[in-house]
Amino acid sequence: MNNGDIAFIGGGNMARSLIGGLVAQGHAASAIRVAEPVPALRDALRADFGVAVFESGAEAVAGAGTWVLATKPQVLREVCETLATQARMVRPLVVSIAAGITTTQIARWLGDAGLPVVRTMPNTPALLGAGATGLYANAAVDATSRHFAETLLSAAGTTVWIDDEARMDAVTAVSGSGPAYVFLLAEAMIAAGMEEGLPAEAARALALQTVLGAARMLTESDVDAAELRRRVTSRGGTTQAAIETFEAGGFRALVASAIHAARVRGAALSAAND
Ligand SMILES: NC(=O)C1=CN([C@@H]2O[C@H](COP(=O)(O)OP(=O)(O)OC[C@H]3O[C@@H](n4cnc5c(N)ncnc54)[C@H](O)[C@@H]3O)[C@@H](O)[C@H]2O)C=CC1
Ligand SMILES: O=C(O)[C@@H]1CCC=N1
Repeated sequence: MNNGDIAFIGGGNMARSLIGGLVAQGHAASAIRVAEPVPALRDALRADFGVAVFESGAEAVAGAGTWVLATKPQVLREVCETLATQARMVRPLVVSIAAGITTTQIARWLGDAGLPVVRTMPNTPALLGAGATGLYANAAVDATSRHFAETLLSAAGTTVWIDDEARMDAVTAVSGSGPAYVFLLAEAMIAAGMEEGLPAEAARALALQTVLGAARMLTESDVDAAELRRRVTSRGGTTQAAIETFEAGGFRALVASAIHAARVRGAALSAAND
């Protein structure tokens, strides 16, 4: 990798997932610098991954050619404004993982509208190298930096470039938040299995392996989701009874409404924190 050290601003859940992916891929831990105000999180990052940890962003970015903004959107403006003097001197490649916040906002808050900013939206399976990340590069990002950002996020799993930044909120709604939808389904299947009389451990083991097996079938075969569903659904059988219940309850419309709400919330985060 080029661009020298990588500084993460914020060492919370998502940064941990990305750092875990980078280190697992063989990226030098000594070249990863993390700013995190919570001492216990700093200690855990140092102990688990061997990365350099700092209390403040100003210390972490010193000497780093790539800055990964990994705080909550609500504090990002303040974080950027604190680093603006260093940003104007260093002109780093800025990579943001914050939901909603635009590349224009980030460059403006860092005091240089011409800064190269790659807005990304990863997800937590990054911790296992099984993440999905959407990326958008502003016009100041050159081919080398674009490639570097892609390499950085590839350590977390698959990457998809998005040409129109307005669509990044839809990426957030589908894949950024998406693992939570699958976890919710798993929770509901386990609870329902127990209500139908299964012991808790059996309900859990059966539901979790079903999610894993179905995900592998979706990704490892050329058959699409609808056809895979049809192949489980015997005419007049048990699956048909369940699917008809889902459809009658408005399952598809509910999923569409939930994803729409997440997309709208992403855009609102941008406006509310400007
Ligand atoms: N959790 C997820 O599944 C995903 C989160 N994201 C985005 O990642 C970002 C972080 O989210 P999480 O990791 O879930 O939150 P988190 O709360 O676990 O991590 C944020 C970290 O930033 C630290 N922090 C606060 N102020 C700081 C400052 N001034 N300097 C340095 N660090 C500071 C906090 O102590 C905290 O540990 C958000 O912008 C979110 O939109 C993106 C994709 C998925
Ligand atoms: O819930 C959130 O706002 C963040 C962004 C995507 C996943 N978690």
